[in-house]
Amino acid sequence: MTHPRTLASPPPTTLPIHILNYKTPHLHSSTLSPHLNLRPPPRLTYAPPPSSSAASKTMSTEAALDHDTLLKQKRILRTKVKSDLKSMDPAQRAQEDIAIQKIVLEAPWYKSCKGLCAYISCSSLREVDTSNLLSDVLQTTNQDGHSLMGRKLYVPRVEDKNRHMRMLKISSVDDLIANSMNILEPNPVDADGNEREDVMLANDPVDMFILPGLAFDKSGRRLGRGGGYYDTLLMNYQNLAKERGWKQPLLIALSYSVQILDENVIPVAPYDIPIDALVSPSGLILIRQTAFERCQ
Ligand SMILES: Nc1nc2c(c(=O)[nH]1)N(C=O)[C@@H](CNc1ccc(C(=O)N[C@@H](CCC(=O)O)C(=O)O)cc1)CN2
Ligand SMILES: Nc1ncnc2c1ncn2[C@@H]1O[C@H](COP(=O)(O)OP(=O)(O)OP(=O)(O)O)[C@@H](O)[C@H]1O
Repeated sequence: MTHPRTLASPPPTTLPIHILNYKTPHLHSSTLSPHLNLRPPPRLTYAPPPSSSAASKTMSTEAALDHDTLLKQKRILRTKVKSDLKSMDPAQRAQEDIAIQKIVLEAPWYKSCKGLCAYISCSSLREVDTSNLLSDVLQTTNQDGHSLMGRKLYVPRVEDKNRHMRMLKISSVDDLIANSMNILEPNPVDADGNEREDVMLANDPVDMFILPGLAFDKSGRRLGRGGGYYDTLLMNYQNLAKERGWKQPLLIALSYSVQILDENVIPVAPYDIPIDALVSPSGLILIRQTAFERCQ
């Protein structure tokens, strides 16, 4: 079911929800995209490496070559999507930023959420803007001046280049400072010298992750920026939730229209964590069962 509408029109108040059949992501892509000058990736047969640096030492030569091929395919696709994002009309981008955030802000699954992890968008990376969402989560009083129950917000902090990222709790955008990549991040300690809460050490679960990415498809595939930070953190958080008997967090990505690619174009490895739903300027796209159950 699709609900086409022009981007010039304001986002609808009744949000369109695209219902799709969830398909288990495959380990390889076998179709040629008409849009991309990419060769179909070969069948990949490797197991996930225990760590990227250890990959070539622990995998067979054939598996290591397959893994290298997959990483190369991802790099080619990233270059293509970055170029498409660069060519995007700024007015269109601004409109899509507003539409995407409005969809989230008005959604019951967002309004009822008590804790979430979200990215701090970086305009030079041409990521979907999250500033309105962050202001909303961090606001402590409503329009009538009544105090609101604080929702816990955790944001990323890269700890090292070995896929180690933490999600730390912030209570204000003033808690953020630009890192070497020019992305705003929290310091590990707050202004009072107290350690910020790490989502992995919190007593309560988060309801959702709002995810960035370079490209997505409607079967749940997500192409990140190549650091392996999110796949690693999501895997660890999913394991933690399982151990504690918590509901798994909803994994929701935000995407400009040009970032949604045909199915099977995005190469995926066994360690790539699929998303549950996708918010594009034209609506919420439900992908996995958990999103059908919690977002309708
Ligand atoms: N806003 C935001 N914060 C985030 C992420 C993200 O994707 N977006 N991350 C998600 O992991 C982590 C940081 N990872 C990053 C990985 C690469 C680049 C980056 O600037 N990449 C350049 C290419 C650099 C190169 O090829 O040498 C680029 O994408 O153009 C930035 C952040 C944590 N914080
Ligand atoms: N769970 C994991 N276990 C082992 N290695 C991993 C894992 N996740 C990612 N990696 C490694 O991290 C590197 C980057 O992976 P990849 O290109 O898939 O990142 P990405 O999905 O774009 O990044 P992100 O997860 O931050 O969005 C690769 O060398 C990959 O093998």
